[in-house]
Amino acid sequence: MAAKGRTEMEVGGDGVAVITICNPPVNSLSIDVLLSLKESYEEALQRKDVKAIVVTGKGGKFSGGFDISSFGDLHSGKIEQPKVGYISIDILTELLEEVSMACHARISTPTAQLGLPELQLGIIPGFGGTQRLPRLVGLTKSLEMMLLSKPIKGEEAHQLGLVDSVVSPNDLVNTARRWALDICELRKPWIKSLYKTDKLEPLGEAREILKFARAQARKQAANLEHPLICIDVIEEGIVSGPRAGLWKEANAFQGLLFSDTCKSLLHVFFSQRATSKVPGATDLGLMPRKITKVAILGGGLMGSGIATAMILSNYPVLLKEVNEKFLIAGIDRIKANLQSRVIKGKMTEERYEKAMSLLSGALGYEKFKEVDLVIEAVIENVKLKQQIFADLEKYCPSHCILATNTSTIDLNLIGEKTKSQDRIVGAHFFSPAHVMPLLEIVRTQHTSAQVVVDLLDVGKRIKKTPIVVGNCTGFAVNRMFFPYTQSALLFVDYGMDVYKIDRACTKFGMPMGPFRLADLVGFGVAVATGMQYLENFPERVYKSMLIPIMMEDKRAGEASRKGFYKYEDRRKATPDPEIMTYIQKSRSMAGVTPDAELMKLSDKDIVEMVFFPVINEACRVLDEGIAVKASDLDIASIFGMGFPPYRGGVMLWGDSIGAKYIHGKLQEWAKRYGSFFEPCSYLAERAAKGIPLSAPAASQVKARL
Ligand SMILES: C[C@@H](O)CC(=O)SCCNC(=O)CCNC(=O)[C@H](O)C(C)(C)COP(=O)(O)OP(=O)(O)OC[C@H]1O[C@@H](n2cnc3c(N)ncnc32)[C@H](O)[C@@H]1OP(=O)(O)O
Repeated sequence: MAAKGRTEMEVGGDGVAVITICNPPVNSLSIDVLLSLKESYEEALQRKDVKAIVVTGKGGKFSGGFDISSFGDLHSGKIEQPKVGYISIDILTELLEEVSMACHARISTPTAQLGLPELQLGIIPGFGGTQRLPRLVGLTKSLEMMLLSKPIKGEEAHQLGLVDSVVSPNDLVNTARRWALDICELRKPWIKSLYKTDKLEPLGEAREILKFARAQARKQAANLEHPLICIDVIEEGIVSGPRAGLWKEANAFQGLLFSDTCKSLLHVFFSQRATSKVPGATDLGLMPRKITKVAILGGGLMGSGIATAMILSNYPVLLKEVNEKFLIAGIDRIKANLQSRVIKGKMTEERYEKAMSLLSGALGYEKFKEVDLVIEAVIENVKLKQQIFADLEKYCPSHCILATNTSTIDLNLIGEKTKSQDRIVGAHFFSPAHVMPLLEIVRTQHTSAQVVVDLLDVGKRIKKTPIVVGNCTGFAVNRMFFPYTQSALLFVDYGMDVYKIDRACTKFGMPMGPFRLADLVGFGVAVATGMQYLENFPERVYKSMLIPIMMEDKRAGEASRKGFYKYEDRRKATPDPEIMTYIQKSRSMAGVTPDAELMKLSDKDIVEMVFFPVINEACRVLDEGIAVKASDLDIASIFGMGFPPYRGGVMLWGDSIGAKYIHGKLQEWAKRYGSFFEPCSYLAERAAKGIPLSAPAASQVKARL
C-alpha cells in the first residue's frame, strides 16, 4: 500500500507557517494531501503565533496537480467521488484560496515548469484554474496554455504576472516567507487572483478571442469536446463572474472525468511511462552505462535525423560516410534540421552553434575506438550491413553497443559475420528521426539486458518514447500497420473509392488515410516492404497490382508529383480522376468484380475494415512475444502511426469494441474476400472466452525478448 501523501507544517520565529506538500514523486494532490492541507491550514489559521502562510513542495517540485493515479479508482467506483465543488470551492477557494494560483503571491525558480495540462488528459483545469489563469496572464495566453497543455518556465511566468518573483532554489522559501510577511504587514498588496480584472480584455474583445479559440479548437481536434467545454467555462466566468465560472468548471470537470476520452488519455499517459518497464531487462537491477560518444553511420535522411536528435541532447556525434561528398551532404542535412528550429524560434543561434560543435565527421574507422554507441543507418542492403558490423566489431571498443536503424532486415542476419550478438540491437527511429517521438528498441534472443537498459536510457535522454520489441519482419509498428494499406488496396479492387477510404480514416482521427500515406512514403518503399511481408507472411498478404501498375507509369507517390493524388502546388494532395484507369486494370488483373455491398458501407464500416486487420496483426505480435504488453502497442500505434490518442491506442480501442465483434467481422470478411482477414488464434481465444485483448497472454510472460 503506497504511503499516504500528506503535508507537513513548520512555524518559524517570523510567524510564517510553511506548509510542505509531501507526496513523491511529483507531490500530486491526492485526496489525502488535500485533506491534510486543509487541516494544516485550519490549524495555522487558529494559531496565535502565525501571521502568514507559505505553501511549498518537497524535493524541488511544487506539485504535479491532482493525483491522476486515483482517477482509475474513481472511474471504477473503488473510491467515492467528492461532491461537486467540494475540493475546488469548499477547500481551495473558501478556505485555502487554492494552492498556488489562488494564493496571494507566487514565487518561482527561473526554470520551474508551470502549466495547466489537464486537457492532455481529456479533462479541464479544475481547482479554479479556468478562472484564475486568465485573470493572472490574460485571456489569450491562458487559452494557449490550457488548450495546448503548454507549460511555461518561471522566467516567462514572471514576465506574464503568473508569478510575482523568480529566485534561486536556495532562496525560494525564505523569499516566500518575507513576501508573505510583507503582504500581512501591508507592505505588499493582498490580491485574490479570482477577482483580478486588470488582465482581462474588455467583454467584446474577450468574446472575439473566445470565438477564434473555438474555431481553432474545432479545426485542430474536430472529434474532441473538452477543449470547447473549457472555453465555455472560461467564458462563463468572464460574462457572469468568477464564482459562476467556478461552479460551471466544477460541474464540467465532473462530467469529463468519466468520459471515454479521459479514460483513453489517462491510459496513454501511464502507458507511455510504462514502456520503459521491461521484464527480463529493467527488473534485474542493472544501471545504464554512461554513453559519452556516439557514431552514426550514414548521413542520409535517417542518419542525419538520428545525428540531429543526438546532438540536440548534447551527445557528441561522429558521422561517418563513405566519401567527402556524402559526408558534406550529411552534415548539411543536420545543419538544415537545426536551422529549421532556429527559424521557428525553437532554438537560439548560440544553441545552434553549440549543437554543431558536437558534430564531427569521419571517412574511416580510426576514431571509432572512442565511441560507446554506434547506430548504423545505411541503405537496406544485407551484405553491406553485414560487412559494416564485422568492421565495427574490429574497430570499436568491446563494450560499444552496435545498433542498426534497419526497418526490414533480420538483426540476426546483420550480425551474422560477428561474434558480438550480445551487443547487437535495433534502434529503429521513425522519419524524421529528430521529430518523431517513437523509438523501437529491437532485441534479438542474444541481445544482453544491459544493452537494452543502456538504450532505454539513451532513448529517454533524447526525449523519445522507447518501446522494446522482438526481432521479426516489421518489428511492431510496421508489422501491425502493414494490413492498414493492404486492406484498403483489397477493398479498392472490390470496388471501393480510394478517397472515400482516406476520408473515413482521417475523420476517425488518423493524420492521413492509407493512400495519402502511401504517397508520402513513396511507392518504392511500399513495394519493397510488400516483398518482405510476402516472403514472411504469404498467407496474409493481399497481392494488389495497383501500385506496381501505377509505378510503371512513373507514378511513385508525392515525390513524383503523382500517386493516388496529384501534387500541383507543393504538398497539397488533390484527388486525381486519372487513377481510375489503373484501378480498372488492377481489378481485371485481380479477377474480381466490384461488390455492390461495399458501395453502401458507412465510414464506421470502412474504419472497421481497415483497422480490424491491424488489430488482428497486433494480436499476433503479442502472441509471439514480440511486444511485452498490449499497452506498448497502444503507444506504438499512437507515436509511430498517429493513431488518435483520445481513442487510447489500437488495443484499447479494440477492447472498447470487443474481441467477439472483431472476430466475427474478420471471419465474415475472410469468407468473402480471402485468408487475409483470417482471425488469429489469440483473437479467437479472447473472443470465445470474452476476455480483453489486453489481458496478458501466456506467451507474453515468457516473451521472446
Ligand atoms: C481539477 C484538476 O485541475 C486536477 C488536476 O490537477 S488533473 C492533473 C493535472 N496534472 C497533470 O496533468 C500533470 C501530469 N504530469 C505531468 O505532466 C508530468 O508528470 C510532470 C510535468 C508533473 C512531471 O514530469 P516528469 O518530471 O517528466 O515526470 P514523469 O512525467 O515521468 O512523472 C514521474 C512519475 O510521476 C507520476 N505522475 C506524474 N504526474 C502525476 C499526477 N498528477 N498524479 C499522479 N502521478 C503523477 C508519473 O506517472 C510517473 O510515475 P512513474 O511510476 O515514475 O512512471
